[in-house]
Amino acid sequence: MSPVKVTKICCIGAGYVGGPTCAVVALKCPHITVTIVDLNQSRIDAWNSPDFKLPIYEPGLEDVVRQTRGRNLFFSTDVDKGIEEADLIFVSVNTPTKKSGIGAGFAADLNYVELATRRIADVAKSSKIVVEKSTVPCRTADAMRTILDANSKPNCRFDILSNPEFLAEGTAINDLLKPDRVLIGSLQTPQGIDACNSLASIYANWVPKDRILTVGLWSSELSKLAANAMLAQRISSVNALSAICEATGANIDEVAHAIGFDSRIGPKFLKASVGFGGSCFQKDILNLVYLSESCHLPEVAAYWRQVVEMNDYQKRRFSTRVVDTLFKTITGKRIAVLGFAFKADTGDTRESAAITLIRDFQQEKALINIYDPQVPHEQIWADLAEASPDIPLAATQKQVTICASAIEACKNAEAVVIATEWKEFCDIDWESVYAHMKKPAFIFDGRIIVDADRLRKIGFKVTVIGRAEAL
Ligand SMILES: NC(=O)C1=CN([C@@H]2O[C@H](COP(=O)(O)OP(=O)(O)OC[C@H]3O[C@@H](n4cnc5c(N)ncnc54)[C@H](O)[C@@H]3O)[C@@H](O)[C@H]2O)C=CC1
Ligand SMILES: O=C(O)[C@H]1O[C@H](OP(=O)(O)OP(=O)(O)OC[C@H]2O[C@@H](n3ccc(=O)[nH]c3=O)[C@H](O)[C@@H]2O)[C@H](O)[C@@H](O)[C@@H]1O
Repeated sequence: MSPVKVTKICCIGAGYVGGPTCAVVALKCPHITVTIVDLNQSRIDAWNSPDFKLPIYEPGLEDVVRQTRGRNLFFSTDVDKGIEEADLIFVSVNTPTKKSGIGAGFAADLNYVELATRRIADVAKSSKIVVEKSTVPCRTADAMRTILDANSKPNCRFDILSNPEFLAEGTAINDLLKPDRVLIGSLQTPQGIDACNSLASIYANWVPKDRILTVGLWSSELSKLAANAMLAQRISSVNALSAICEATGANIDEVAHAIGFDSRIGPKFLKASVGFGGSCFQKDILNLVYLSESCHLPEVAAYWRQVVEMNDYQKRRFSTRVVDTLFKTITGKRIAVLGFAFKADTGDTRESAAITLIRDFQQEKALINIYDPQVPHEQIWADLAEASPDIPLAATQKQVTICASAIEACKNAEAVVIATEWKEFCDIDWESVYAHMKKPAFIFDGRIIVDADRLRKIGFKVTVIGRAEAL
């Protein structure tokens, strides 16, 4: 046996991970044919759209797809053909938190992974390397192997690898082109190591060898959950400190700067905010909590659960501060919410803090104007409906207006809430905003991006996360 030379890759799942990841593989490996398949026809149509109106917004992605699509990168709904032809298959399907049944609210819903695995088992007529790209609980590869082995045909062997993805949305292309590391987990058998080498040799086309880490399968799976938990823990820690700053007069940016200078702590990921969002931090920590409980480690579970609870507290604290500052009532008051995506440079709204804030403002009977440069209006309505299932959409649409610009959103508002750190919010013509707002005009900066002193000179009353009210 020696490592298989991969010439055809199939990726199951054309989402935020499968799409960008395999587009970059195609870019860097012109000798490999990459086919990304998905059951969602409209998503595949968007990936194939003649004017490159791709289903996800990600800086630099369109350029990569323009260079590769039709050359060695293909998008298709023909999942079976993709599987049949490939030597190596990435499973990059969604693994959301389970909504019902055992582990509801914590455990990962592995139904999509299982369905994709069963499809591979049913369709494959030759040996395949099957790569877990989705974020999954520790030992999922074992379940995949059992399903594949139980259903494989003669002369058909499956090697399972774990290759979690560490890209962040908004910087995905850069993260993929220059990853801090690529992690590959395999069984430590000769076959497992051969499969690992096959995948490593694909990445070696553009990633320095010393950044390709090879470990055991279970370590690889757990490392992904651990990385997200540690990143989220930093944000919850800095957000917890932001509450102390507000109470004491310290400034969270100064504190973060000071502690980040310690090379053991480092400066990144210390930005206090209205709370972390995104499809993965909360889901993966809850997954870790569930894993800890399943291993009869309640203290460990409670430790990680606190990271999510602190995040919920931060969001709640922020909306309470808005209500308190606006003289303890926002009923009938117009509030402009700038930003709806969970972070800048993405159109993704999954678990966005903005959704929680707006739900809180709706419950306080405020009128809300929303502006986001990337999120489609239908997505905003869908998210608001999901967040407040008891409020009919027609009632929400009376209370909420989606605006075409930040300036329009702020018109006649009593308060502006900055929920996402879009760069364009730093460059707003605040004098003009002030002229068209009700007075006193309030700004609540949930991302610490505005120059509070300058805005106060214009006349605004400014409240910033992690800073006491100005006297
Ligand atoms: N979004 C992110 O930034 C990151 C996500 N991850 C992980 O990657 C995985 C995928 O995440 P996203 O790409 O964000 O999800 P997504 O929801 O954007 O994409 C998943 C796609 O898989 C498709 N799919 C599901 N079952 C299928 C099947 N049996 N056959 C064909 N297609 C199928 C869905 O239609 C969907 O388009 C998750 O496990 C997530 O935790 C990891 C790192 C970063
Ligand atoms: O598994 C995943 O899905 C990915 O999750 C995160 O990536 P992502 O959620 O796309 O974006 P981040 O930049 O990590 O931001 C997450 C949230 O934390 C917030 N954040 C981030 C950094 C910070 O200092 N402060 C802060 O509030 C962001 O605004 C955002 O709401 C991780 O950074 C990726 O490594 C990981 O692959």
